[in-house]
Amino acid sequence: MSVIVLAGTIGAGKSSLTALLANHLGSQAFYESVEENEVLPLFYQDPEQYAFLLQIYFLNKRFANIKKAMQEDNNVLDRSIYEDSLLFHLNADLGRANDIEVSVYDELLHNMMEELPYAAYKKHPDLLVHIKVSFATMLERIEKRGRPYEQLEFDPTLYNYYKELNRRYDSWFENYHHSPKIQIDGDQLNFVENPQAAYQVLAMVDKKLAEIREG
Ligand SMILES: Nc1ncnc2c1ncn2[C@@H]1O[C@H](COP(=O)(O)OP(=O)(O)O)[C@@H](O)[C@H]1O
Ligand SMILES: Nc1nc2c(ncn2[C@H]2C[C@H](O)[C@@H](COP(=O)(O)O)O2)c(=O)[nH]1
Repeated sequence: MSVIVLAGTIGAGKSSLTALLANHLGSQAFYESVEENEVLPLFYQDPEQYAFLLQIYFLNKRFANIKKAMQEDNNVLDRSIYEDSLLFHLNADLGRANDIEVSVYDELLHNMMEELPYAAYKKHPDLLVHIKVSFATMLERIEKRGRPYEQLEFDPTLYNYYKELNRRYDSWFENYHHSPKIQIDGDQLNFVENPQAAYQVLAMVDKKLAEIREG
């Protein structure tokens, strides 16, 4: 049973590549809970008040998705559970969660990971595909997608939040060792509008999956 997970900062192209990859592999795509997420707009309005609640919301949804995705081969998950932790710790460092909330979250995450139904032989994805984008591309894509509460006009302090998040992703990816991993250059490869770029990205993933299967 193989599970592939997409990673990358906000607007990197995870949802777009999740769709492309699941279609290519003939498997199911599992998306983040965004449109129906009633906490997300509240978080962007008042991060101090809602950072912890949003984190618990995402943890719950992410865990449910992981359990479903693990039931069939080659399913694709839009963002890893490890990145939620990265996002939460950034928010905590910005004073939006206190030490008790951080330790409750960290322990809950650990306990939930232990309880994954297939945890006896597999606790982690089979492949992590990280889409790396520059800060400029990140801002462009967030604007292009146009979720109102994510726009810099909505809250100019988001500029520094996004900049720091994008910076932290580099060391996060370097230090990620839970599974095999590959990195896609999301600045150069326009896999959304350019079929050749899409073909190139899918070929990279196929090659890595074949290597993993050969052991
Ligand atoms: N490689 C790419 N080249 C050009 N546009 C892209 C690329 N990846 C994503 N986009 C566009 O950027 C926006 C954000 O993409 P999305 O897949 O929603 O990102 P994420 O799920 O990582 O937040 C969308 O408008 C999408 O069409
Ligand atoms: N504070 C947190 N925000 C999170 C987390 N997971 C996702 N998100 C936010 C970031 C975006 O505004 C939105 C969807 O993310 P995309 O990268 O798919 O655009 O949700 C989290 O764990 N904590």
